[in-house]
Amino acid sequence: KHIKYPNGPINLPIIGGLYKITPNKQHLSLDKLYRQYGPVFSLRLGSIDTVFLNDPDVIAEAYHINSTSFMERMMLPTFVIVGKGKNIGFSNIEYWKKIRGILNAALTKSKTRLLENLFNEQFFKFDEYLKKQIHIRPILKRLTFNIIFCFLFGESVLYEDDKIPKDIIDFIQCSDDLLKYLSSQPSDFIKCLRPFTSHKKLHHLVDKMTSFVKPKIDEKLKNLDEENPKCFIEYLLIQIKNDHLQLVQVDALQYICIELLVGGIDTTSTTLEWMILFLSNNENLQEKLYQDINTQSYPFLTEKNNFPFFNATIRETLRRSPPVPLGLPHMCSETTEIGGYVIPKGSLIISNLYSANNSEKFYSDPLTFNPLRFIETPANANVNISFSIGPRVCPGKNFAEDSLFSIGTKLFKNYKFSRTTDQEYDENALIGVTLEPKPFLSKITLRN
Ligand code: HEM
Repeated sequence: KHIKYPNGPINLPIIGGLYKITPNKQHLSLDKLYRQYGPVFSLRLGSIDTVFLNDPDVIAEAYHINSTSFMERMMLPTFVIVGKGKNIGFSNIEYWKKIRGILNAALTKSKTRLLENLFNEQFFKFDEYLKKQIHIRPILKRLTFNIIFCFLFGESVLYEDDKIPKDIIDFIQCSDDLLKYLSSQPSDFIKCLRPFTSHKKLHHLVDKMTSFVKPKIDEKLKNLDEENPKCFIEYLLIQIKNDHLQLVQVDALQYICIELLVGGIDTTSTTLEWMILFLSNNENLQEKLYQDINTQSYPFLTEKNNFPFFNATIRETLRRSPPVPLGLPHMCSETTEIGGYVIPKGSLIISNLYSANNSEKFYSDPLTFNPLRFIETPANANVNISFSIGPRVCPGKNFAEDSLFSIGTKLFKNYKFSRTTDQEYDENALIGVTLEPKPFLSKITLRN
């Protein structure tokens, strides 16, 4: 059988096909190429042969059915600086399997009841402060920072500008800067630039962030009571210490803490921000949502399945604006056939989650925000690609979904969000830290 390498635009010397990709709108440039070249196309990013997977079924064929050939992370130079090969997102093979297993075991041991208390406690602190806001982005970031910080270390910080410690403000800023830095490094792809790129700023950011988390981990280690762990870091420390292979060392925890914070803050806060934007543009849907969740008490996590419209609204928000629109880069470790094309060993693989979620092939009228699609056509409910799929699926998926449910139900039960102008808010996204909306002001009215 004759199978061929995927088609794609012409590659130029040195930059390859990078000229086809507009900064801040990478997802739209790639969506255009998807429409031109189909679900599997190729483009050389600088010097690296890259294959883009754009439909949910080809992503599933690679990441799920052929997962052994596609589960490795492409280790770009900046990834090595951030993770030192010791964290989860930027490590491979045996080490990755072990640390991912340790993370999953520790996550399974964190009880839903305790998580619910954590989400509630954080929501009510945030709630006090929200009433005074019209710029919601910074406060949503503080909320999602606090949720993950409290989950990791069992402590949280205050919301008010004059009370929040400077090192926390700095950390949240470093987290933004780090993600922006990682998404804009030509030398990751154009190999001849590498000798001239020291990544001084990135080293500085990583040093600053580790010097924030390391003393906290050391303190947990010093006072560790193995019979009675009180926070996630203590669970992780116990798992690491009791692992007889000793593949993972305690010093890896500082890099893992950073990735859990960085990976969790903006993804979750932009999802809430998008939800506010879409529901401000669609007040009738916001009213329907309110009717769905306006029960006597706040909905509990164990009752999640009783709120189909709310769940559909979260799914639709993540579909329309997946926070990580191009996933994280994988590497093909064994030449494999996907979607009728041959993908050679060593290729960089990008899953274009944005196009997979916004294609007419899979969703009717895909650019319209319509949660009802997941209720009216249940077949759609099976394709949730925003957290990726296969062995590298986001390990924070359940945590993120639970926190979005717990926070979102309270937020929309207590408040009505309206536009401050007659004009609809712009639903087109930019790639900033994540796939984020252009900043907007929100009118927040207390419901009862
Ligand atoms: C709405 C929220 C979130 C979305 C949409 C999201 C999405 C993603 C995506 C698309 C990936 C790439 C998977 C791949 O390589 O194929 C990923 C990886 C990852 N995410 Fe999330 N994420 C979210 C929240 C979180 C949270 C809350 C945490 C941690 C507390 C987290 C931690 C991670 C980590 C550690 C990885 C790397 C996994 C690995 O390489 O094995 N994420 N996420």
